[in-house]
Amino acid sequence: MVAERIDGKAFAAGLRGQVAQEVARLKEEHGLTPGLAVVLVGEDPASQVYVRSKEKMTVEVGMNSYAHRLPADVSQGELISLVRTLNADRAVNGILVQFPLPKGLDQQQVIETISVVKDVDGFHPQNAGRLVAGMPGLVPCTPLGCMMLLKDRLGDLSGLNAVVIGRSTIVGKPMAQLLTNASATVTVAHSRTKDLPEVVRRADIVIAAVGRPEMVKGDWIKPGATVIDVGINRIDAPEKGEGKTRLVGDVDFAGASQVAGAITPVPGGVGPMTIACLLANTVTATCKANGLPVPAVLTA
Ligand SMILES: NC(=O)C1=CN([C@@H]2O[C@H](COP(=O)(O)OP(=O)(O)OC[C@H]3O[C@@H](n4cnc5c(N)ncnc54)[C@H](OP(=O)(O)O)[C@@H]3O)[C@@H](O)[C@H]2O)C=CC1
Ligand SMILES: Nc1nc(=O)c2c([nH]1)NC[C@@H]1CN(c3ccc(C(=O)N[C@@H](CCC(=O)O)C(=O)O)cc3)C=[N+]21
Repeated sequence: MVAERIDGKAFAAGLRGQVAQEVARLKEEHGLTPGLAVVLVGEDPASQVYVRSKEKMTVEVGMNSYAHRLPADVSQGELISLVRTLNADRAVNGILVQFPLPKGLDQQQVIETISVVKDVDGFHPQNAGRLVAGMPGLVPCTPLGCMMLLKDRLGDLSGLNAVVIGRSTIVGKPMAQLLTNASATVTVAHSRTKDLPEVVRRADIVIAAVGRPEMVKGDWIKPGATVIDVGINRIDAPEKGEGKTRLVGDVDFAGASQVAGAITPVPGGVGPMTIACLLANTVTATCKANGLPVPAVLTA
């Protein structure tokens, strides 16, 4: 069997189109233009690329983008005070502080300072709690994007066996929660899991969010399973020339493609969905802030 390639890049472009329609509607009917503030601390090259890409797409869908670049040696106090200023700014509906922060800065305090209703990353403990409690809130972008891809392919997920590899607060745990809320039977695996290949073999849905290049092998995959590869790993690619690198996921794509029913590639899979969902969450936050219903196409 050769797996269907799930085209996250194309799906994300479609979602951005729907976001653009909602933005146009908010403008026409309510005179509102959603605004997203992105804060980048320091000069990590990968983060700079992501942040530029976010800003460009924010403007493309018709929203306002507010960029704040701070030096790596900014104090915790100055960073927190910028977040408070953005919390109070009526033009700002969503706030994203790019992670990881340079050493010495407290990420958790930043997360807890961001206003719950502007927390478009969905990292605030109150949004995490809302997800667990089944209450409406802002859902982390990467798991939200994975969920949209899964529902598009599989429809109803109830009763399916799902394995989430990874238990981070930003990907693994919220992913497992969304799958549980959709009535899948969910196993969360991590670095202490015994016999991971055997656990993965039971899964109709595999979500790999580990950060280890091509760790999940083809012979771990149940024939016909749907595989969502969240991993973004830059590895050396001497075949492309000296000093060159390439991106790979947490799944051995070539091997898994022989067995799976469908699989997301890296790049072009989950990554573009994360950014599209960030824009969707900014529209969601704008609707909520103004007492308007949240369009169903922006949720999972
Ligand atoms: N596509 C996108 O938009 C995004 C991609 N990413 C990528 O997703 C990946 C995961 O990110 P993130 O969740 O932040 O990573 P973390 O490092 O926070 O979490 C990694 C998880 O993987 C588990 N793990 C580590 N080694 C193993 C192993 N050998 N077997 C089983 N489990 C293991 C860890 O277990 P334990 O808890 O026991 O330590 C941990 O729970 C990274 O590649 C990251 O770059 C992240 C965010 C967005
Ligand atoms: N506060 C915060 N929120 C985040 O959501 C957040 C963050 N910090 N820090 C870093 C991670 C990572 N992340 C990605 C987003 C898009 C791609 C993406 O678009 N990837 C492209 C490839 C990009 C390339 O070529 O380098 C793809 O997979 O096709 C990847 C990774 C968001 N993150």
